[in-house]
Amino acid sequence: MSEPYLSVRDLTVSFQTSSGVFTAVENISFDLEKGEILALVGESGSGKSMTSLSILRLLPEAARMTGTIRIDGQDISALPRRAMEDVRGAKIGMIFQEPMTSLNPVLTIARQMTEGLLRHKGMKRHTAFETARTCLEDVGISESGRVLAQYPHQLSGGMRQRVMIAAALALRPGVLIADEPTTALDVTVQAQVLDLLVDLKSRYGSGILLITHDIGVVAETADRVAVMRGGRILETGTAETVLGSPRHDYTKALLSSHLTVEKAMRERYNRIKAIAT
Ligand SMILES: Nc1ncnc2c1ncn2[C@@H]1O[C@H](COP(=O)(O)OP(=O)(O)OP(=O)(O)O)[C@@H](O)[C@H]1O
Repeated sequence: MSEPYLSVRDLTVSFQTSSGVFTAVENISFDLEKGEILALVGESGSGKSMTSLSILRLLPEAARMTGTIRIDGQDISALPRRAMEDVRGAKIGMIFQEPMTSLNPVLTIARQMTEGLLRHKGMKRHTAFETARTCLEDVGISESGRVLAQYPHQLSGGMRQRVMIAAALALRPGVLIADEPTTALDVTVQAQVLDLLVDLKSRYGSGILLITHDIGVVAETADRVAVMRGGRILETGTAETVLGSPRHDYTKALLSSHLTVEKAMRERYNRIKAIAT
């Protein structure tokens, strides 16, 4: 059997604090295949972001990481900084809660979207520009020409989020890490962005690691779920199994605190059924 696109084995992240060693992530393992959404769900402080930062090799200086992370057959756990810069962007894309943290305020959208294409894909400027335009259209931005000429602050929050997704996907990464991608958006835009992620997963074939505290978001999007608490993975399985018959009390509590999960699941399976028939 071929190896999964992303494989995380025995990942542990710890910090030396004044009161001793604090373990933020404890011995977790999971796989992500291309074309699937794996949701890491858990409350604040459960270790979700430290897990994604480990995969990106962007942990804070003070953190100590052990374990193995393999992407596309390559062990990246100890890659030198320069080599890792090539893996980031080309093989792992990332989108964050607040697009302004990853969009450069003084560059036009065209400049920031073409930069990665010029650097990682070796495209000519004109081809990179046309690719950026197509990607913007793929994320539902019809006035791509106008948006390419604009600066991030000239766009609405929802538009910025779409631009960030387009910029990440333009490089066709095997894995897209989406850390609370919709938390800062209002409910309507949130639903649109989630639908977009599900659609893009199929169209671009990237695997998506979705980091969220919101079990409703999981129900809307995930193929598989890993529930995190206190740095550990409590349970993992298909979305249907984990959300439909949770084994752990903590998962049950997460579910019961979210009244719309059942509705979201129902709507989602109705949509899948509608597509299948
Ligand atoms: N530099 C640091 N030094 C010590 N502890 C840290 C440091 N950075 C993070 N932590 C701790 O690591 C733990 C896991 O944090 P992490 O950000 O991964 O949680 P999270 O599940 O992503 O939560 P949130 O949704 O709030 O971001 C937390 O208890 C946090 O306080």
